[in-house]
Amino acid sequence: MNDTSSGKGPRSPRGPNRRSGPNSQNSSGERTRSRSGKNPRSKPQDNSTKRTGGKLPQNGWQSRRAAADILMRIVHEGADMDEALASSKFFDELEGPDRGFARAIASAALRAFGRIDDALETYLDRPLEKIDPAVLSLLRVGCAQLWVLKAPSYAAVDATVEAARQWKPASRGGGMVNAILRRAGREPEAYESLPASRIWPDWLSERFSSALGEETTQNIAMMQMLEPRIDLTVKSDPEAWAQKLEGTALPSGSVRLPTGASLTELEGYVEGEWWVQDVAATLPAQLFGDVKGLSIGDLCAAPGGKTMQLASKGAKVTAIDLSEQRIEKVRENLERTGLKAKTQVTDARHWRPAEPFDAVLLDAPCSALGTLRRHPEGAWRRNDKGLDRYSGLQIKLVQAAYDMMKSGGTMLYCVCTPLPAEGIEVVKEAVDSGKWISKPITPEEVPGYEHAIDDFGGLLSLPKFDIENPEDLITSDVFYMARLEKV
Ligand SMILES: C[S@@+](CC[C@H](N)C(=O)[O-])C[C@H]1O[C@@H](n2cnc3c(N)ncnc32)[C@H](O)[C@@H]1O
Repeated sequence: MNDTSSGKGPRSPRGPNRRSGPNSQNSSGERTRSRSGKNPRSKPQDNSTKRTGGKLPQNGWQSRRAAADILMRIVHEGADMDEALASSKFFDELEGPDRGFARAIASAALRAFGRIDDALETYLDRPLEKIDPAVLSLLRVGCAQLWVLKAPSYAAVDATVEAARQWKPASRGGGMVNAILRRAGREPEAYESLPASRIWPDWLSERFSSALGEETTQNIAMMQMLEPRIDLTVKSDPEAWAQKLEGTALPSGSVRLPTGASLTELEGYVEGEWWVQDVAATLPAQLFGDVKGLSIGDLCAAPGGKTMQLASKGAKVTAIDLSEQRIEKVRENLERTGLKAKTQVTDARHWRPAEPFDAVLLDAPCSALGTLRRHPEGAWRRNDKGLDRYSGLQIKLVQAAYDMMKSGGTMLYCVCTPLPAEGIEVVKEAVDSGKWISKPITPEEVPGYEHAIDDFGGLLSLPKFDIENPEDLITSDVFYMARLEKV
């Protein structure tokens, strides 16, 4: 479940929620972090160039203005992406690929937000908050094109400068946008020399690195900067569907779509032959093995991706969720796909089935830090303390799962966050209680994620970054999962 506990969008540049920061001073007046030169923690180049380089549409200034407007609504007005898209008249005026392009630019700017701002500051003689919001927004979308999407400099700069000239609130800043973006194109080191983790507020990168180590932190940040792909789970025959939809069949059976696909127009949507589900999110249900005829409680089920996976493999699923509104989504999804499952709106901590389940899938509510690449503004809306409230709830839900199932039954525990406090530590506590034993995940069960299995037999779905061809990376949301057996 997404946590957006602390309110509005990424603060405008130097808000209190931002960095303690690169440019801030400690009590003795020293800079707390150096911004110049190569940072020893920085990873080698990320591979975003290879994903999008040279393939961006050569659209005009209108899509840049729309991207800046969308970004401004998110950053300065606290809108989320959907609200910003719906309220931007400049976005509304765009058609076809221009709409996708404007959205992609705004999204890239948000995915690398803190790192772009830190690099931008090195070009400026005043703090970012002293710049007009519309001008600043254009600078951010200009830099996102150059540095994140690796757009050719001539296209990105000219069209963004033109957007400044055409957009009244930014028109006085045209000269500045021109000068800064030309410099950004010439001197990308200002961005590239910063560690990938500067995309986040300081407290968050510190939280990641103290829990996961520096290398894993940088890897997660690098993955956030890549444009998330759309994966489908198909009822059957992924190879055939990959061919039909001109996508790629991933080793674990998902179909990865080419970017820009319009989902509802694709073959098989109306017939309910597939649903959208990130590849990592498909692994927990697969780890039950053969589920035909088993009764399975899906404890935090909405919108129902895992329910549908289990139902399509012949399990008798009860989909349980606290939220009536969200369980309605499960029903809609079941209806479209023609799959069957019982639905139950209730608090899984207290509800118990009439007959114990053979197995339980617990996709517990969590800090959702593993899906930030899809909602990058969330990093700037959370706070450090807000993250600590989940493990207590997760432990209670594990206890509830125990009470709902037969001895010898399997529970799959998963969360979409890499934080050990919500993952492996919850699972270790369950095993230490003597009520569960671990059933380690084996490499054969998780093609593409063999490297991601930990010593305890759980799995953290991070890609392997040190492979020779980064195009082979299976990027995905970051899920932790473990399999336990009720004693
Ligand atoms: C991460 S989402 C689940 C995603 C889902 N399993 C899927 O694959 O589509 C977490 C869900 O947990 C539900 N939830 C939170 N607390 C709950 C509780 N105490 N009992 C039941 N559901 C709960 C939320 O309403 C939310 O829909």
